[in-house]
Amino acid sequence: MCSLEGKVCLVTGASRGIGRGIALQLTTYGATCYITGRNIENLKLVEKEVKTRYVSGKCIPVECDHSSDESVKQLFERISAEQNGQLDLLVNNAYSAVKYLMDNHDKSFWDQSFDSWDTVNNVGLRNHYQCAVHASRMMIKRRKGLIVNISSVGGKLYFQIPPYGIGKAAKDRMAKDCAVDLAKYNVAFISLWPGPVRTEIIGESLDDKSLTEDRGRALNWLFSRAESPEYPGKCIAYLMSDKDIMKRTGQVILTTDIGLENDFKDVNGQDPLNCRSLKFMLGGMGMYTLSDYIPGWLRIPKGLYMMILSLAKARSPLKKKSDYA
Ligand SMILES: NC(=O)c1ccc[n+]([C@@H]2O[C@H](COP(=O)([O-])OP(=O)(O)OC[C@H]3O[C@@H](n4cnc5c(N)ncnc54)[C@H](O)[C@@H]3O)[C@@H](O)[C@H]2O)c1
Repeated sequence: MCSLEGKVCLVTGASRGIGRGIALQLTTYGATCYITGRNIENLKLVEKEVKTRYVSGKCIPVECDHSSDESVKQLFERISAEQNGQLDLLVNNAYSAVKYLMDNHDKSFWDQSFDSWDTVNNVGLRNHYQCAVHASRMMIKRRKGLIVNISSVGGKLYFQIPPYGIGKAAKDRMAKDCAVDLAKYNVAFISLWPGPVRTEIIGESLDDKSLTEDRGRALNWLFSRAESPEYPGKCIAYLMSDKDIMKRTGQVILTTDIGLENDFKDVNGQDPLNCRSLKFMLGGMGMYTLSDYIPGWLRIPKGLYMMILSLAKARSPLKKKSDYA
């Protein structure tokens, strides 16, 4: 069991989804957690939820639009002033494109507005770099800290639309390269890949009656053994408590691998399906029946998994075969 008592954390984009789940877990482990979003009322609901759980940590809601450089600068100035320069964890999570991706997944990139790049990668990538710069300036002074980018398998594999994968690959590479500069200051930078996570928006999409049969089946399969939004938060709490975290800096880490290493379950008592499992990979390729017969514990070693992803043909589990040449 880890404890985050006395730790100061910042989770961006925490009014719903994975960011909210991470904040709920970090405070459960005792952290003081700054949470951001554009709507202070929604953030206050998260703060209220934390209070009703009677945990030792607390949330501090801060209205911040992560597409505004000035708003982001003020956020870090406030944390620095209130916490005497202490920031132990930054989670780069704010993301403004989930709905856009759901609505435009079936269009080729040239048929979408050029703005799609900014919709996906302004808050979802540029802002991550900007927050990393601000956080690093605080962390290197104290010679400790952890920065986590919330990324996904989309960093290696075609998923949704090209700007999505480009953004995720860049977030993975950001962790790898920034980790080099940060290493001598004992500050770690990691790219975390949750598996499918059943957030509020995903829940609504699964209920969408206009989904084609193929896409509905693919989505329902993907999210049938999904993580809860709090599971990535548990993983980050364990990463924070890892005394050897600098050995992992710069790496891509799968949430379910941290669960396996530390032998913990999701908040609903279940084990989410590991993306390295044969079961997951077959299902992801649309081989649902075969996947049903394979036990979930049969997993491919991580190195081989990454190699397979790099070599895999550009096929998204959410697109139809006829979408390709
Ligand atoms: N949901 C999944 O299955 C899944 C799986 C793997 C990785 N991810 C990644 O996790 C991250 C979060 O995804 P999610 O599913 O929780 O998304 P979400 O849309 O549910 O939540 C995104 C959060 O960012 C906030 N936000 C958006 N624009 C903002 C802005 N301009 N300023 C401040 N806050 C802003 C939203 O208010 C919300 O709190 C994304 O990078 C996503 O790709 C998601």
